[in-house]
Amino acid sequence: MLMRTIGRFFSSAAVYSSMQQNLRIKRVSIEGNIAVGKSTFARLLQNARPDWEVTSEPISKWQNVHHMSQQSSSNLLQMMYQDPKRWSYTFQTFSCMSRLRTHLEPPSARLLQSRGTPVQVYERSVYSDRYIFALNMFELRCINSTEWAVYQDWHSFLVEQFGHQIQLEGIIYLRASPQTCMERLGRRGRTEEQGVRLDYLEKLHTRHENWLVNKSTEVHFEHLEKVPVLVLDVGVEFEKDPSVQAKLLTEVETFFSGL
Ligand SMILES: Nc1ncnc2c1ncn2[C@@H]1O[C@H](COP(=O)(O)OP(=O)(O)OP(=O)(O)O)[C@@H](O)[C@H]1O
Ligand SMILES: Nc1nc(=O)c2ncn([C@H]3C[C@H](O)[C@@H](CO)O3)c2[nH]1
Repeated sequence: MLMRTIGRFFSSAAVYSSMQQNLRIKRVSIEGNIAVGKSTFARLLQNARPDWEVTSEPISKWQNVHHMSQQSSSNLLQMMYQDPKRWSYTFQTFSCMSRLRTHLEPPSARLLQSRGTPVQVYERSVYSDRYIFALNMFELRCINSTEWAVYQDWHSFLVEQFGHQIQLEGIIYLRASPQTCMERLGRRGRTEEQGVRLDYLEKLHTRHENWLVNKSTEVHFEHLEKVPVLVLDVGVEFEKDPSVQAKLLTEVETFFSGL
């Protein structure tokens, strides 16, 4: 009896302490246009702060959707680019679910032992899934009104159900001109993106500006309206320039310390 009571106390103390740690964690997403340099910046951040947890966008899952009970898979990213009217809704359900899974993963032990405030960084979020990509596909008529209503219904439900577990404390918006993104996209040469045109990147750029800078995009979650946004100009080359890297990292550290 005594052992059971002690056991119960310790297990609830462990849960409590883990909850406390979770409450201390700052969750931040890196947002920005296609090929602006999010992964590159995320790597830079992870190298500078190995104690933080930086999670990449789950693109390989989208390129390899496993068919249950068959030894095959589909490249949904390619299907979406090749036939957006047919596949955009399917793509957005899958991308959003995979982002949700990423946001819900428990923090690693390394993160919980972080010096200072533990920071969890995600490349994009369930919010850009909706307010950048899905909305854009709806406006391009690649998602129809019924699909859009269905997407918004389950998206709002999930965000409300998971509450603080998927709330962000900050957003880092990497900004460069659509022309710069187009050049970087071309240089990277990802097969699926070969048909991406400048006007698509221009539309996505405007969506980012409206959501994160002008605040003219209607969002449906109170916490999201108040999230602080750090805008970083990454039009400059930073991959091989340590002084630009140091300046960007200082801006990020200052931003995080104020969250
Ligand atoms: N500041 C920079 N200056 C010059 N080239 C850059 C810069 N940042 C990234 N690049 C290059 O641009 C290309 C795209 O970068 P990256 O893959 O990091 O973009 P991304 O934003 O993560 O793309 P996606 O939207 O597809 O996830 C890469 O070839 C990378 O080496
Ligand atoms: N339609 C659509 N919806 C999304 O939520 C989304 N997220 C990312 N992408 C595309 C951009 C890059 O090509 C590639 C990697 O970022 O995947 C998306 N495309």
